[in-house]
Amino acid sequence: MHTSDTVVGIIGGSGLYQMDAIHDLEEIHIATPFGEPSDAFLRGRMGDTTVVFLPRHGRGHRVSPSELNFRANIWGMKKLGVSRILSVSAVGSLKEEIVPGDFVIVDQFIDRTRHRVDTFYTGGVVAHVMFADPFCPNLREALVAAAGSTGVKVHDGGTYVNMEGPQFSTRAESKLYRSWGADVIGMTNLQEAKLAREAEICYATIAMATDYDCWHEGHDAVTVEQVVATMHANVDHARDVLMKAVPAVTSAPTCGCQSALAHAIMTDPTTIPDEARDRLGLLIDKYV
Ligand SMILES: CSC[C@H]1O[C@H](OP(=O)(O)O)[C@H](O)[C@@H]1O
Ligand SMILES: Nc1ncnc2[nH]cnc12
Repeated sequence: MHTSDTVVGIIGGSGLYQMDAIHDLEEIHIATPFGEPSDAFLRGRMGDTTVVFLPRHGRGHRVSPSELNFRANIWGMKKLGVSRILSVSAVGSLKEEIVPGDFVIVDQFIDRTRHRVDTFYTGGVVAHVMFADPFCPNLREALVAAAGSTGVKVHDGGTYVNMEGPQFSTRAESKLYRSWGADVIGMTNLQEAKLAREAEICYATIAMATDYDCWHEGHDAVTVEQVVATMHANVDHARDVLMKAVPAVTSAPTCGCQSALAHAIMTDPTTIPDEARDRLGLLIDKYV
């Protein structure tokens, strides 16, 4: 049996804390230079592909969006050899035609966060990666195809507003985001995507619409109860999409995500402090 060298990471969001389709599981605790990840990483096999699963908020949903240690989560994935990450997230819909239960394979972001650390490159190393297209085109294509074959309504592209939270939006904010043309709203994906790009890991998301946020006059304002109920009703579809997408993302990448740092580091290598080399070596050693 052919075994792929590509290790695929899966980050599960609200309602997706485990995946029974992953076999031969081992639980791996990783200490990172950036502190504690959300939980132990679960490494196993899906068919002939090695996958590493991490529940974004930890098992038991213990870590709030603003408290997520995105750097530790992405660094841990890199340490385990992950080169492509598929993420699953619950989102509110900002458009009539994105009905709760639909999947959106988002392709853009608007940043409305205020309390987040979103770069690895501080303390003596400066890097500016490209982020005009924040999601990996190869992974997006695989997710659109996989989602299409499950019978769920899938929207190819959409702008994800990343709000701070943990409170949901006010009606005025929700209407403002609609006037900007945004499609969905959530609290977690932007920093993950930025850090994955900085770590040269491909990243894409299955955003599952769970509610109409609070702008829709015909629907009650979003509640956790509503998000959880829609997620539970649809989480098996998300698992199906992942099972179909994982083998499809093991071929050689044609995107530029895995060389994103090649021309991004501004710092003269001779000035990089030893401490920064130790902290960032996993990410920058091949360039400096
Ligand atoms: C439970 S509603 C709000 C919560 O759900 C989303 O989480 P995730 O992206 O991890 O699925 C949203 O971003 C909030 O964190
Ligand atoms: N309406 C909403 N706002 C922010 N995050 C969400 N996650 C699911 N629904 C959401």
